[in-house]
Amino acid sequence: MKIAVIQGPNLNMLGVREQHIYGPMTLEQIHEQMKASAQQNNVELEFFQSNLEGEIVDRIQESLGEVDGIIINPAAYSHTSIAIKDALSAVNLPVVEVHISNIYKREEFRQKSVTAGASTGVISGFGPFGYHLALISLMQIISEVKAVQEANDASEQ
Ligand SMILES: COc1ccc(C[C@@H]2C(=O)[C@@H](O)[C@H](O)C[C@]2(O)C(=O)O)cc1
Repeated sequence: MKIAVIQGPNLNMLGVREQHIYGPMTLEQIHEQMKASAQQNNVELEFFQSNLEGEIVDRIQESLGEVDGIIINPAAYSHTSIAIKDALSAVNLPVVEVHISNIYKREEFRQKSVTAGASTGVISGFGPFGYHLALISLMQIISEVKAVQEANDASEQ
């Protein structure tokens, strides 16, 4: 099983800026924790972070046929990017959207995620642990998808 982990703008500043809101963990530390969990479950992770909307769209498109699912924190683009939403819909993969903060407790402009409409599920407000929750939930979803595909293949033989 292979999962793409896609991180949006400013997440490269985690643990450096606004620690009072998002905590002291850096993105690299979060990814290291995810790697350890993934390794225990024979899952391969591919990490990507960009501050540019088009690069995120490109990475999502490249995921087609390359990974089994996507964990994405579109960051500020969650609230604005039809392009990222459309790219997620186009690849039609299992997607878990993560937000470190609880976007529903924050400013009104953060309480609507347009990209959530193309995601299987959303995890918000659990801090960096949300990425662990995303990993275990996406592993489960992908396993279920594969089981259905195998059953369908068997019934067609
Ligand atoms: C260190 O800079 C930041 C800035 C914002 C966040 C939070 C994420 C965003 O980029 C926000 O625009 C969005 O509203 C919430 C966010 O996606 C999150 O809670 O993970 C994380 C690290």
